[in-house]
Amino acid sequence: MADDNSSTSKYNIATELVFIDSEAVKDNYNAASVPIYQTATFKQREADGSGGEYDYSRSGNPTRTAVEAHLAKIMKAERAFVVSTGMTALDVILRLVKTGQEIITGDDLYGGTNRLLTYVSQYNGVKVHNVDTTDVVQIEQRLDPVKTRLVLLESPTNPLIKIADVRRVADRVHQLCPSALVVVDNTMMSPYLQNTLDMGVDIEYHSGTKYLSGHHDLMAGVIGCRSAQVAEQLYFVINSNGSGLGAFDCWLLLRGVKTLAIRMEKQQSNAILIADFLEAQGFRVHYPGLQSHPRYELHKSLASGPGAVLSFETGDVALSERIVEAARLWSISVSFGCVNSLISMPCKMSHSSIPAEVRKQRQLPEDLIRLCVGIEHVDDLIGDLTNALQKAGVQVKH
Ligand SMILES: Cc1ncc(COP(=O)(O)O)c(C=O)c1O
Ligand SMILES: N[C@@H](CCSC[C@H](N)C(=O)O)C(=O)O
Repeated sequence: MADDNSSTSKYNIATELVFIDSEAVKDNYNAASVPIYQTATFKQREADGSGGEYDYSRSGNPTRTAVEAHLAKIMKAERAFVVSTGMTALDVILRLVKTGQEIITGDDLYGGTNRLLTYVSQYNGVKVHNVDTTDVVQIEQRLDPVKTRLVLLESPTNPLIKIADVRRVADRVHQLCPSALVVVDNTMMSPYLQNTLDMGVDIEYHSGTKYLSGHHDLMAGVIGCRSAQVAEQLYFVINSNGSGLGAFDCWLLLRGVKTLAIRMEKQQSNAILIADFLEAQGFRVHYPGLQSHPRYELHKSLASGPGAVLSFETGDVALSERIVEAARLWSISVSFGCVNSLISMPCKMSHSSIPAEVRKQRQLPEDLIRLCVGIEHVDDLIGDLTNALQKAGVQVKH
């Protein structure tokens, strides 16, 4: 794809997150907080269809325009869109794939992503190849200059926190398969820690339900793209299927995005200490902030930090269950990116829609515990984990 991404950022990202460009929404009263345009339709002056910028909220809404313009700036995208959920974002992107075309993706993926890809392969005649995306050669082997339409990566992956060489994958795919689009689900890093459009990726998307909003009080999906042409195609789908985010959720998302930097910094600094604590207990910990992570250096070259999601193996499913259920501060919940800390067992929760035999074949450990670290005081988080481990029967090393 042509490199037509034009960066408009002038400040550090922490500043850009808070600074809302008032040019994006022409508000008559100069409101300091972008107004919520809670309206389905817009009155027109003329009957000939030549009217204003907005006619109907499915097609466009000023509150949505404001958050989309802000996110395009943050993601360094030619254009950004906000839709009803992260899965909707993927669904909109998948409309670019026609019957007979192919998708290459990972063998460690969020369960809902795997479910939607399975659906398109079963009902839409699209072939989906699941490979180890940490190995560029495996991707190259599946590339077909005629058939491959999308190469879809998570990095880090959910839940095994595997790292793909995003830059190299984008380079090789564009060299070998110029009509294919490289798509990255960047939910786990957020645009604060990782910018994949800058690495040559064509489309970056997020579950805005997670870090971008940060409080688990809304669901949203965010799509950013580098090319105006791809953006037009995506807009066509969003307008056609009515998946654009409602005004109130747009407002909540814009409100949440402003604090992304301080939330992520705190969540990440807590996560680093918690990963160290768990590793010191002898668990196998998956976290790119640990030097033991096989892609520690690569991740450092791609992102400005390791983030705040980690997973660890105990070696025993029943022990993992006891640990999870004994935690008090860590609530047993799916999702991540919220200011509160969460604990879960992916195989029984977020990834349970992946059939057991597929989980086994892809070596997803059934005993895996995933931690999504929040902004609480780290001593309390480690204290609560210590209690949970002890209650579950683990000898905690001090
Ligand atoms: C990595 C990742 N991508 C996408 C999604 C889908 O987002 P949503 O729940 O907002 O549809 C999730 C979780 O749900 C996720 O963990
Ligand atoms: N029941 C839901 C599970 C959502 S998991 C949410 C999140 N992505 C996570 O990884 O925790 C479903 O079936 O999708």
